[in-house]
Amino acid sequence: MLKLENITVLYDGKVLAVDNVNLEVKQGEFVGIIGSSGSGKSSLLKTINLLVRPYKGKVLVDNVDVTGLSNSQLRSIRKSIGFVFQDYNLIDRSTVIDNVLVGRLGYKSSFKSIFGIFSDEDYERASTALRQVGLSEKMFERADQLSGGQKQRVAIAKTLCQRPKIILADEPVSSLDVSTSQTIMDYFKKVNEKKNITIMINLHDVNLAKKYCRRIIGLKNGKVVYDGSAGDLRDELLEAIYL
Ligand SMILES: Nc1ncnc2c1ncn2[C@@H]1O[C@H](COP(=O)(O)OP(=O)(O)OP(=O)(O)O)[C@@H](O)[C@H]1O
Repeated sequence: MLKLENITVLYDGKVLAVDNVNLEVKQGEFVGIIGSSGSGKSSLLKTINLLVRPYKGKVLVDNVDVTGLSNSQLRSIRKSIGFVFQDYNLIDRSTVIDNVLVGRLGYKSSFKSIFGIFSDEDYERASTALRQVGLSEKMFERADQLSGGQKQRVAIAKTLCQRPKIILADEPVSSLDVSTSQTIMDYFKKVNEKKNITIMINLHDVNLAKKYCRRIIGLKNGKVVYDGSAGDLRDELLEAIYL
């Protein structure tokens, strides 16, 4: 469902963040991306939905090269790709339900999205998504009144509302304590297993990656230096990624 061909990311014409990466990810995979700070994890993830444009290479989503699409065509592809950020990316002063409804905007005409006009079906989907992350009772609270873990669950609900085929998550637990991180990872696991949504997740914490991700990709200086199962990731291979 997802193929990266020779992806290279170059910032300001000189910083080589991703160096000729080739990857294939099948529907329903749970992939963890690990590597030292600056190894290119974030840049790689962001090229998949073109938050960062690759300098070279192709991103194929269901065999369509998204790098060649116009903005309106891209809008339709982006509906199928959810993105979860480290800092939650919520509208603090809005309610939880209004934040989750943002996930429906990709399905609205520009007129309806500007005026925030949502149908009963949109509200139904938003409340279902909140139920899936165990936050129904917080629906009408303001987002800035939630804990970090709850905010990240709202962000996941927002993404689920989009009905994505794939969720990309960029360090989604690095601001959270150990037990809240596990809760969030459990939600990603549930979404992956119950809905067959592909998950690609950048993680600082190798132990979390090994516990949750069936496949691990190790990046070093923008190159893939490991691509295999969590079980095969022995200490000497980890050293090669991090040292
Ligand atoms: N917008 C940018 N402009 C210029 N250089 C950038 C930009 N974003 C990232 N870089 C550089 O690209 C390289 C890869 O950064 P990236 O953020 O992708 O790595 P990372 O593995 O996600 O790091 P971290 O774990 O610290 O978030 C680094 O050298 C970084 O300084």
